[in-house]
Amino acid sequence: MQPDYPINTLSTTGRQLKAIDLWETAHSLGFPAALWRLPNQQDKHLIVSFDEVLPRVPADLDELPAGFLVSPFDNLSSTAQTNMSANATLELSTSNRALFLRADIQALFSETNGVQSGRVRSDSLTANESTADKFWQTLAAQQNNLAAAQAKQTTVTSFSDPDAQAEYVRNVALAVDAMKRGEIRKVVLSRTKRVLFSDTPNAVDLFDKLCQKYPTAFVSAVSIPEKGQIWISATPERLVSIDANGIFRTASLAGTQSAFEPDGTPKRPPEAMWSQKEIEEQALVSRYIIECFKKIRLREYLEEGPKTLIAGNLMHLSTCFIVDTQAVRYPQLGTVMLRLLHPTSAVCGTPRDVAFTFIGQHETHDRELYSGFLGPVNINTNNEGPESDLFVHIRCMKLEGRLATLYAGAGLTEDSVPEREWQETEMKCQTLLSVINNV
Ligand SMILES: C=C(O[C@H]1C=CC=C(C(=O)O)[C@@H]1O)C(=O)O
Repeated sequence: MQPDYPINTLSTTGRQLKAIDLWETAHSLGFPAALWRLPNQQDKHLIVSFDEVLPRVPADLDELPAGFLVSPFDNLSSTAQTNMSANATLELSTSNRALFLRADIQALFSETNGVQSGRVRSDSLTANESTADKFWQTLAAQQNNLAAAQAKQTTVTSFSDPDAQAEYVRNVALAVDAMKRGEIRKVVLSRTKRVLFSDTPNAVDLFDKLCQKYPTAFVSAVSIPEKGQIWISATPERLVSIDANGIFRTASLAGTQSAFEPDGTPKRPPEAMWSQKEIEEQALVSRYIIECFKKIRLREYLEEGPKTLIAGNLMHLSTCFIVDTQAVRYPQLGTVMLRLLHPTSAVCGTPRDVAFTFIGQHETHDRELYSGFLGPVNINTNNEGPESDLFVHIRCMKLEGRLATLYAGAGLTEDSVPEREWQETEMKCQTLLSVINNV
């Protein structure tokens, strides 16, 4: 890895280099890029990969170099052997379905007291140097035009889909029947909503607006040119994190209500009232996580919660699970838990495989990257050691030119009321729609 350069030394126009410059240059060359901001942080990160077709890899945090991982929902690992002690390796079948954006160019944008700064590096060890040269030359040639791309104004129109609500409600009723018959405990059914922009929207602008509006979310924009897609999200749900000190974190998130009273005043989280159905729905996610710990005989975890958590326009119940991987001598815990956890009961259901089949039989859309997982892997921001932060890919949309497809699901139990579950998915769509409608 070359040394870091301050971003202003790379500007050819006197204007400071911005995330949009790197993003648009990557786009024009057909290179994938990922832009993200971690929860409760200011720094924005961007990487560009020089792989026009992304490698499909197993989600192995111990093997992958620095980069950004994006997994589809349909990426199940089956357990070949589960009764292992905490310091033995668990054998899971590996599936090569996650897309990996290697950090050929890596940039960090910070802001302190309104002053923008940052640094950029390109990885000459892994990247083809002539490709890197081409990238910087293209950037220099384009920089003057990029300010114009940033200032684009767009309006949006919703597609009317008159059958969507009836179809969703019917499927929820079928799920409730299956749960009453005892075939499933919980299943998460999702739906889509499509909107059309008057002009191709600026993904970096949308990303910046989401960062501003949702400071506690993991906000990201991922451009995948081979699919002609950009995925944008502001997710509240952490799947697996390993920090520089080897601290592992995961969380169970479920149960949904508006964060506002009907008159528009914000609710106070400690005073939120949760129904029996929502408490059970979230407890099932926690139990699922604990079952995963049991499979590897890990008992030394800290459990905090459930607590009410604000996620933009919504509130959820959340429980955090923390493990010191050095103290328990389990350095591969992140990789092992990632494979065991996905897809959690927050996006699939219980029992997992029965719920997965039910989803495949009843949802008419392909979830693709919605309800998969995504995030930075082995990124060493301040030379403190590599960190990985993977989140469940919810509150997201897929952008294909001017068309945006939003995805939202609701966790169902036998006490679900179909119309209410539909309303819940409408509220979840609002997380992104409220920003889209104001670009
Ligand atoms: C599946 C989604 O949310 C999950 C996370 C939190 C609360 C949920 C719920 O209350 O149903 C879902 O399990 C989604 O936003 O599409």
